[in-house]
Amino acid sequence: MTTGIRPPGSMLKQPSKLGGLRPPTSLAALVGTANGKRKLADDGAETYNRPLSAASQSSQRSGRQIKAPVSKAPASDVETIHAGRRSSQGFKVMHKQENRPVDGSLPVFVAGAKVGAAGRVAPRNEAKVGAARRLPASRTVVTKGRAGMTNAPSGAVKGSQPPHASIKRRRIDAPFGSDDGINFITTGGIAKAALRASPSVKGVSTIGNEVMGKGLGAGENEDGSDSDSDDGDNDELGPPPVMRARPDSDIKGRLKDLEAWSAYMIKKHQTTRKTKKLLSVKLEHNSTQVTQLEYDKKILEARIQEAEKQAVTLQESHAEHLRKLQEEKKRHEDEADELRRQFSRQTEKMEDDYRLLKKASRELQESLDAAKASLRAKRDECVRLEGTISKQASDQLELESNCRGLRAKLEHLEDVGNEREIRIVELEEGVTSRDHTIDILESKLRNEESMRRKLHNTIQELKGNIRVFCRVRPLVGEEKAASSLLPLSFPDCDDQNEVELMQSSENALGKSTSKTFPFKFDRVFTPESSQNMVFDEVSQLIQSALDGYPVCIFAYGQTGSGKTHTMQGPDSISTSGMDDEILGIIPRAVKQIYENTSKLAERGWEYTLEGQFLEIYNETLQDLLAPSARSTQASDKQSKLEIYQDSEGHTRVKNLTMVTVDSAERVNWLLARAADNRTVAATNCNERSSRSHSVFTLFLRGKNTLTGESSTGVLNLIDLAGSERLSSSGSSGDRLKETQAINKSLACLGDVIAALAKGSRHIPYRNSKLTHLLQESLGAGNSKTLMFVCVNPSPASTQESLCSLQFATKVNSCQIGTARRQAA
Ligand SMILES: Nc1ncnc2c1ncn2[C@@H]1O[C@H](COP(=O)(O)OP(=O)(O)OP(=O)(O)O)[C@@H](O)[C@H]1O
Repeated sequence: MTTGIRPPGSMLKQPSKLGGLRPPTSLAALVGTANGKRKLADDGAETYNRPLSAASQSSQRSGRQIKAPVSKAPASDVETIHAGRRSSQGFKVMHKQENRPVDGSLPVFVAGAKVGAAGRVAPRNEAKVGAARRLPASRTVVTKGRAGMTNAPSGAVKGSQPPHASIKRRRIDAPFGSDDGINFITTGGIAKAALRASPSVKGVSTIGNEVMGKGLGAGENEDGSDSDSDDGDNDELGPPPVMRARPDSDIKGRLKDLEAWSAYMIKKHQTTRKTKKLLSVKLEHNSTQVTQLEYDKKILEARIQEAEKQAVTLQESHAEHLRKLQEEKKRHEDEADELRRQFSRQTEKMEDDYRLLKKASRELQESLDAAKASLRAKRDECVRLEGTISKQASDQLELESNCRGLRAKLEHLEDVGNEREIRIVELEEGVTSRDHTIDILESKLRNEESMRRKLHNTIQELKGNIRVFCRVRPLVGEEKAASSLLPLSFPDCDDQNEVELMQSSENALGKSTSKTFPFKFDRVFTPESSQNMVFDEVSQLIQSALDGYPVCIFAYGQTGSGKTHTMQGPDSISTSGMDDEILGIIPRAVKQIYENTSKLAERGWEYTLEGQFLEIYNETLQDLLAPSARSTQASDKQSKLEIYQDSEGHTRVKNLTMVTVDSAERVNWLLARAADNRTVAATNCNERSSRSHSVFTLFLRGKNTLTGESSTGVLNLIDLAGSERLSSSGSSGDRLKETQAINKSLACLGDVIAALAKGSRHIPYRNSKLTHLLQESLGAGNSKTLMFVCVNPSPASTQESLCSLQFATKVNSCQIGTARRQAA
């Protein structure tokens, strides 16, 4: 009573007001904070005389002050008391948190407790002193669970234990005069009730709305004033002294009254001063609480912001999920459509299948019927076959005996086979030996090929390096009718190398005389001689060109004597589609060369053929293979054609078109182009072909990959211009000029051959373009030359034929030295 605080017993003055021990059904109910959600407990240990935070809240509303005696609890006194049944099972503390001090100076320990359904006790009691580091160094006892546990003061709450309660109790001095010196701070009206049930407990303070608000007992005013306390004060003050009406004379009595009144007022004044002090403390506490609340507010605002952010994130996530859901929905719809379509397709298919199956079933049934019939037939057949089998069994026995015989034969044959295998091995060895022999023979063949070349060349040399063939063409066209008696005759001899020309003339007396001129050449071809026969004699020279010798074949004779026919073939030089029988020397030579190069390839020879074609007209060179003689460019180029000797001493023509001749067809193309170019020239100059020399040159370069030999042969095939005598031609003007040029070049040819025959030191090659060009082919001892002297058999040409034959005889008398093979 000295503290002015109503003794704990006064809080329990109306226990019936609590309405029994109502168990809280939630943590909020149990905690009883200002907002009804948090349970606050002031450790209150350091300065125990300060008001408890929750109690302050409560008292703020109720205007009631909780006055605790000043006491310091030692730090070591902190302990946990498990409330609950005596079996020590209590209520599980679900959460605890450290809170800011509500009174601004003391840390507050907040403990929570949870229970299940009303009246149901959690299986395990647990209490922890959270944030103990912030607890003051005082002895604090935190109790959880039901009040009236073993540590509670004796007699407390026995028989009326609340299902749960949190109680802090402190060992204090005993200003309250408690039995055990422990002051209990309870949360929740239940504890309060429990304590009320234990009248020996003193110094109880209750915290929480439910207790402090709803659980206020009678005499606790809503404005916080404690009518009980006032009553207690009034009890201490006692009733005001009664001022009795006294007579003025009763001075003593009146003085006594005044003294009593004065004592009463003094006492009241002291009480008022104490009340004022408590209010100051409360004010201080409230300001601290406001700070705490602002702090809480900031935290809450931060949480709200965080929550808003989370809300935004959640909205975005929600939108994303919504979009995905829509996509998923669409996909599912599509899938559903597709499934529907598939279903309908499958349904149709199944219907079709069903129809087919039905049909098949019918067919199967029919087949089954047929099979049954067949089976019956087969059964009959089986019966028949069984008879056959029994017969065949006997046959089998016979066959087996035959088989044994055959086996014996087979064994015999195997023996024969083995012998043959041995023979095969022997034969294979023989083949290997023969392969070896073949290699040797091929080597020999190659050697013999070289030998053949030498021998061939020797034969050609023996035949003469310059030879003359005479070819008399048949009468053609009108000649046949006009001529009855031919001036030419061919003596019957085996060598077929003689021809006689009979020239008839009248003497001065008018008497007809005839003179016969016999001529002998290397070979004479009669009008009946075919192109084949001619080429047979020429082909050996073509082989010499392939063997690497310079060969020159030219046709000499008057115009129309058959030079072109001999060299190329019929009038048209184009040989495409031409009968092979009438082909001349040039296409046949090329063909033979290709055939022989193919054969020689087996012996390691590889050949490259290149050709050129030119004409010499009025001592001017013309390229017959130029792209087109019609073009000005071609003409310009032809004007630059010049004969020169290259570094190896070979005679070449500058700017002359050189064409690779890689097939016989290419030669045909080449001859056709030359004919075309020649025809163009003929439009400008009548009978151009007769008035110019055409020279086809084929270069044959060979290399033997096996022996390393190489060769370079040159084949010149020349169709000379007509050799009419100037006197007989009766030419004048351009024609005279042409004739003079032709005669000059032919005369030069004769001079060269004569000089070669004589063995002159100077050979006049450069006297004409023709001899200059053929220098290599007419070289002393380095060429094989063949001249065809072509003769027109008509009597009108007798004189020209005689001149031609006489010229050819001169050539034939020449003996050019031994030809040398050109080896690269
Ligand atoms: N051996 C032959 N058999 C059949 N006809 C031939 C024979 N030789 C030449 N002729 C024919 O004689 C005619 C003249 O022949 P070719 O044109 O070859 O003479 P040429 O000497 O070349 O004349 P040119 O000097 O004018 O060129 C041609 O119609 C040709 O077909």
